Amino acid sequence: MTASDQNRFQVELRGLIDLLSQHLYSGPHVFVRELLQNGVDAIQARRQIEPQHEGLIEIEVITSAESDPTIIFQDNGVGLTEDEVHQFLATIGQSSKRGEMTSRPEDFLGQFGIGLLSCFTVSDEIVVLTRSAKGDNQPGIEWRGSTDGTYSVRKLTQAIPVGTQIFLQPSTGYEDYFEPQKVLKLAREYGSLLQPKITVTSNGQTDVVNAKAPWHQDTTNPQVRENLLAYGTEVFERNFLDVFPLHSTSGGVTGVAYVLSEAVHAGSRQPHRVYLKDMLLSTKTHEVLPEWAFFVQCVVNASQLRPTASRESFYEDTVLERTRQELGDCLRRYLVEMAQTQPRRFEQLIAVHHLAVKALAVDDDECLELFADWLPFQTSLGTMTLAEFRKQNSVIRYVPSCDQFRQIAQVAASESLAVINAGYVYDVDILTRLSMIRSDFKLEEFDAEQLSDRFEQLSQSEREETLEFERLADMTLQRFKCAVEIAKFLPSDLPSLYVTDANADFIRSVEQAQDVTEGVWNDMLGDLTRDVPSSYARLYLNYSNPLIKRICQLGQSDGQRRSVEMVYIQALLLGHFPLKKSEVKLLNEGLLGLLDWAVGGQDNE
Ligand SMILES: Nc1ncnc2c1ncn2[C@@H]1O[C@H](COP(=O)(O)OP(=O)(O)OP(=O)(O)O)[C@@H](O)[C@H]1O
Repeated sequence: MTASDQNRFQVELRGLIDLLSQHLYSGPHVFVRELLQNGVDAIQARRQIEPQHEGLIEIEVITSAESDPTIIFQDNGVGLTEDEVHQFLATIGQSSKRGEMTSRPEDFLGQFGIGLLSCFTVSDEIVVLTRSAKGDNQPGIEWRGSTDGTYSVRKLTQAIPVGTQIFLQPSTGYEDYFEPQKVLKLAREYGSLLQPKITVTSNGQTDVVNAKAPWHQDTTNPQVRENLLAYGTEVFERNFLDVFPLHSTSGGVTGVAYVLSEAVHAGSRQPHRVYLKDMLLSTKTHEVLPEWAFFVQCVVNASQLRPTASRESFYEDTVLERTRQELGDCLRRYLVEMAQTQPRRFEQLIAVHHLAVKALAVDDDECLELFADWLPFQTSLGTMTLAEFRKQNSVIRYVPSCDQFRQIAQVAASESLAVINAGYVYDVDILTRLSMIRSDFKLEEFDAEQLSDRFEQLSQSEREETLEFERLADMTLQRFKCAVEIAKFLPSDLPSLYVTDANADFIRSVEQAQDVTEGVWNDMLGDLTRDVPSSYARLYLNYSNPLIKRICQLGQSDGQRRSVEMVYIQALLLGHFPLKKSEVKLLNEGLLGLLDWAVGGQDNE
């Protein structure tokens, strides 16, 4: 390749600005953040030369009826020499804050060398007046950059203070961003925790932007706690149960976590308010806490995490991963300490956030040991904690799905049999893990068939009365692979109990899928069940139920057969079993038959 083959890339500035404003940044308002950040970095750079230097950022909004408003961002930072103006302001992607330019890049917020371009999202021209603090008698320099991709530089004849002033006027349609109140609001949003003094002046009024970070205080002090809770309500617009401090060495994070006052879905992720080196990074970050921490929202400041180029979230690296773990440990310590020292409070917290506590305990044996007795479970005898359940039962019986629980709950309750519904998220895992780590924890999956052992036997005469009916019912449901048995059980208002096992269940769901597939797919589904042992579900008809008794007394008839079919369909519906095509047909016929019977079986015409 010859030297003449080498060409320089050209940058189409307009396209780049569109890319930044529409795809990288969340909106044009971020120009305030980028200018604040440049001011803070410039002050930081000057303090490297003059450690005692007192930083100041002054934002002025000049409005008048005759002309466009102007924003002036002025800092007393390090400023720029003429060479630096060419090098850093006029070269996209060039930054004085990266490793090759400074020995302490970690001192600065910026790093990518694109932030200033965000001003072009609200303004067609950026005017910079700057004077460097490096060396005596540096002249003032003016730099004018335009969205058409051109810029000019000139030496100023008049004296200006050391530091930088940036002048912006709105491009058409962006006048809103130059309203004094809006500028003040944005400056407060992004910059209230920054160290240098920041003021916003307009129409003769000057407001100070800075505020004290609320978490650098003792959260055990009741008044501080009250103030912190009020701060949480203000920034997140919701109430909280509690607040506690967060800290992590990796990432250099400090802050506070707020415990939500209402339960949320497992796996939902709360938006957190996150600052990076005291500058607001995002109000919607999810990634700083572990997944199981969905019961808290936090406000934190990080000093050593890396921002993404949009400066609106953190770069996913090992430091962030360790930070997440450490902050998770803080949450964990908070829960453990409360469980050990304030059991009443912990009980109240668990009442709302048992799902989150289960999510933590499921992968953490120590927490599981400690929290297990407090954890609530739905059981056939009502919701109770594991401790209550164990007090009354030496064996922990459970069913692994809500559907199974729905089938057996009523009958089990009538028999005073306690069975846990472990169909909710984490429950099976928690119970199984407990049975592994606690030798006195006897866990048993409850088989609905066991209920039949508790049914009252029919008397000899009842046996005789029901024999024919049982045979007919059994034959009627044979085509649905369901055997029928007549028994007496409680509650008596329950006509039937449908019991199935894993094999029967599997065959049933395959047959249901076959209903909606054809040809080769249908055959493939059929193959799935080839090696599964054929298994029958069982429908127990309750002879203590008046309706079943009356059906039995109908004597062998079409009505009796239809009734059995309808009782079967009702049992499936109650158990939330999706109906197969043939069962839907049965349901339709049954309903139509019922209507026909209701209107007297006559033709209306
Ligand atoms: N107020 C200022 N005072 C002194 N130098 C400045 C000022 N604003 C910008 N600069 C110079 O211009 C360079 C480019 O600024 P720009 O905001 O585009 O990127 P950055 O701050 O370096 O990085 P980032 O894109 O991450 O914000 C800076 O690195 C700095 O050298």
